[in-house]
Amino acid sequence: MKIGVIGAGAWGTALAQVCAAGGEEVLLWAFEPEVVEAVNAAHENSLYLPGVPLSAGVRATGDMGALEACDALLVVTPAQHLRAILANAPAGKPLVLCSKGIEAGTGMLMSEAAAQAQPGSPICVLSGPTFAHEVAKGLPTAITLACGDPALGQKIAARIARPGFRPYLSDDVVGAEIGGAVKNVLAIGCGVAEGAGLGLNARASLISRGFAEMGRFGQARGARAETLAGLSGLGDLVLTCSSTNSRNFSLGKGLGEGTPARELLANRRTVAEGAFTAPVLRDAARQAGVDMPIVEAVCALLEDKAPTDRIVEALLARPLRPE
Ligand SMILES: NC(=O)c1ccc[n+]([C@@H]2O[C@H](COP(=O)([O-])OP(=O)(O)OC[C@H]3O[C@@H](n4cnc5c(N)ncnc54)[C@H](O)[C@@H]3O)[C@@H](O)[C@H]2O)c1
Ligand SMILES: O=P(O)(O)OC[C@H](O)CO
Repeated sequence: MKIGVIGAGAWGTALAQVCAAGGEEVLLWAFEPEVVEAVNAAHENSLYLPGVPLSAGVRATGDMGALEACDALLVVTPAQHLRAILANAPAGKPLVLCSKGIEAGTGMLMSEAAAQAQPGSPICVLSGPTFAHEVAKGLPTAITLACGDPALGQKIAARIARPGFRPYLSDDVVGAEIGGAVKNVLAIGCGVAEGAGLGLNARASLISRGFAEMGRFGQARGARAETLAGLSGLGDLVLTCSSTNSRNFSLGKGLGEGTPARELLANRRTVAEGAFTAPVLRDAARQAGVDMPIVEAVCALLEDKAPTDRIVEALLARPLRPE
């Protein structure tokens, strides 16, 4: 199975490296011509994954038509660009969606946006606790591969599995997507707690009460509870909420230290998906009648509605309730 990867940020490049680890050829489509040039000339993506020598089998292209030669496509664009980029991809190929987010304007999950952009393509979702740099170095990683078609899921799992990269199969596509999208917003909240010096008790409370919010939203959208408790939900939530290696956590830390969101988000090259997903998630939750107070608080911080201490006070002053 020849793999193509659409999107040559840190994660797309790391996944291309995984898929080429056995000496196979992998075609990596990049948005920026300088990334195509760097990968092909120097075997390094110096813009998005510097310091990682890439296998000779990873070849970059800026030509979507070249992906026609691939049997399956990993889609690793920023979530808000997925629909537009996929619309230009070759039709009918199995798509493995690796982006984490909810689409602004439609409130759609990536699988729903992809199904509209490429109506004839079978869809899987690959999501879990996976910092790109660690995966690219071959450090042990487990991940959820969700697919409605078990035979296709098994074929793709067999193709991408490595000794240090272990996919677990699921048929809950929606559940795998919701975990990855919601955890980014909650990670911003945990970063705020870090930046504002609120302590580790606060972080643990945000993780577990945030997980309850993820569960309520997931239930409203048809996700299974055990998927949310797995790698793509709780696993990724714990990872992203614990380290400044996370772009979302780091963004929150900056907010907690008092830097306005517009300053933190201006001119950044890498993507902190939670900043885009937060308002879409809040609106979708309100519409579905799902209570998500931590997500609401993160939105208020991103929108600079009030200083951090006032937002934290309001979160803590909510009526007492059963767990
Ligand atoms: N980095 C990780 O560790 C990691 C792990 C798992 C999932 N993800 C997810 O993968 C997706 C891609 O993240 P990443 O970390 O690879 O990206 P990145 O932050 O490393 O790079 C930014 C990406 O955005 C692209 N881009 C910039 N402007 C664009 C435009 N106008 N149109 C289209 N593309 C544009 C760039 O080409 C590049 O691919 C995100 O949804 C992210 O949540 C990332
Ligand atoms: O750096 P972040 O916050 O986008 O997190 C990267 C991955 O999603 C972790 O699984």
